[in-house]
Amino acid sequence: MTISVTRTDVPDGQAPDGQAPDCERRDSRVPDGTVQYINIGGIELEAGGFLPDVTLAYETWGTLNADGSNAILVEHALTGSTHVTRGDGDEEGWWEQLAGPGAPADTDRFFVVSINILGGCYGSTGPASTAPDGKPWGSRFPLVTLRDSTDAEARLADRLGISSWFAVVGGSMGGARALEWAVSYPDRVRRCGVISVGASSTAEQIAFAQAQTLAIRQDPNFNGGDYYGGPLPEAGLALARRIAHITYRSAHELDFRFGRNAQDTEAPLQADALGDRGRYQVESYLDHQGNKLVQRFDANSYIALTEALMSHDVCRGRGTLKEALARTTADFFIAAVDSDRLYFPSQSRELANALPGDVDVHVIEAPIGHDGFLTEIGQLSAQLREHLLA
Ligand SMILES: CC(=O)SCCNC(=O)CCNC(=O)[C@H](O)C(C)(C)COP(=O)(O)OP(=O)(O)OC[C@H]1O[C@@H](n2cnc3c(N)ncnc32)[C@H](O)[C@@H]1OP(=O)(O)O
Ligand SMILES: N[C@@H](CCO)C(=O)O
Repeated sequence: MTISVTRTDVPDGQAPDGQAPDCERRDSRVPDGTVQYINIGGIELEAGGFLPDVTLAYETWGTLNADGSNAILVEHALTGSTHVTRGDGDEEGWWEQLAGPGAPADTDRFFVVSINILGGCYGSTGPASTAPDGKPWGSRFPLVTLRDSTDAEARLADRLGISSWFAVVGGSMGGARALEWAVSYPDRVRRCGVISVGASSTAEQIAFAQAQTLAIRQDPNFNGGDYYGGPLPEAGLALARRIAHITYRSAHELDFRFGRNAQDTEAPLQADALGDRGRYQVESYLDHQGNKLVQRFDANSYIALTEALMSHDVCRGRGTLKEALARTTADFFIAAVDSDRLYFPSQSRELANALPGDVDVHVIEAPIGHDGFLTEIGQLSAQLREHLLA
């Protein structure tokens, strides 16, 4: 799926394809896995400022029951979209085996919802969206925190008729959003799945994130964030993705997969007359990852969401971790990838230990690192089926 960076240019409160944006309940005629849009009004932001006429994009699968009690919210990670799984015959989603008939999030039983995060570029209001003056928000897009996102999502839930989620679940930034939901809205989350993320972003996670945002900001095409209609800061975004992707994979995997091998016939140790040299395989791999993201993601959104993730701290304004988590009433499922070097399993254990009750950390065994929460979906599905969605 290729996403244009101008895709979020949704006229305020209107769906780009003419669908009614403010339906009160899911229209049963809308096929599963179709992007829908809802205008939730303006939002006062945690860090100050006001975002008017916010649109949230979402997809649903299954049917909401009469009392609205069978809904599961699946929260996507940093560059994810609403497309968790395929709908009626369309393309694969990013957690394909998680939801569907007979899947852990069984759509014969549950109503599954996925919402594009505030600030994103998969249909929700973000930096590429049109501001009230008719121009893209660009550099004027305010800092949105994960709490702002969950507040916005709570309004969407109201509009869909969901007063309390059967479960909220996500990995990485999706897990941070799920946790924030359980802490901000304890009476609206009955079960909570927090995968591959801790209770707050650590100094190291913030440091990796800063390097990524600076890579974009220092691209000559960035223009302070007002690049729409001109050349895009693709080199900066691709560099940001390279930095991020290294943190998403383990040293062991990179070494095992690529070693010191040359890419195809390219010879890294030989320069030609122009001084160019060939690439190591791992360089080519990172070039590919960077260039691929550029085809589907907006650089300003990347900064907005990275900074939202930097803001992740369930303790902010709520005392100690134990005090903050004492507000929750949900049953928790916590999981971590054993080889994750970005969100260490120890951070998941710290979270589990601070939660009320006796909470285990489920281990996802994967040699590749953080991205294991996306690639080891079979393993994760079995754990979710048994421990969160039974
Ligand atoms: C389209 C959407 O809607 S995306 C939105 C939802 N997506 C998400 O939420 C998650 C984003 N996705 C990801 O982070 C990743 O795709 C993951 C983690 C799921 C992929 O993990 P893996 O399956 O392990 O893929 P891996 O890291 O091995 O990358 C494979 C790619 O590298 C390429 N590659 C491998 N070796 C090399 C090399 N030496 N040189 C160049 N490219 C290489 C492969 O050809 C493949 O390319 P493709 O993805 O274009 O087919
Ligand atoms: N690779 C994933 C994981 C980030 O945590 C993404 O791009 O969203």
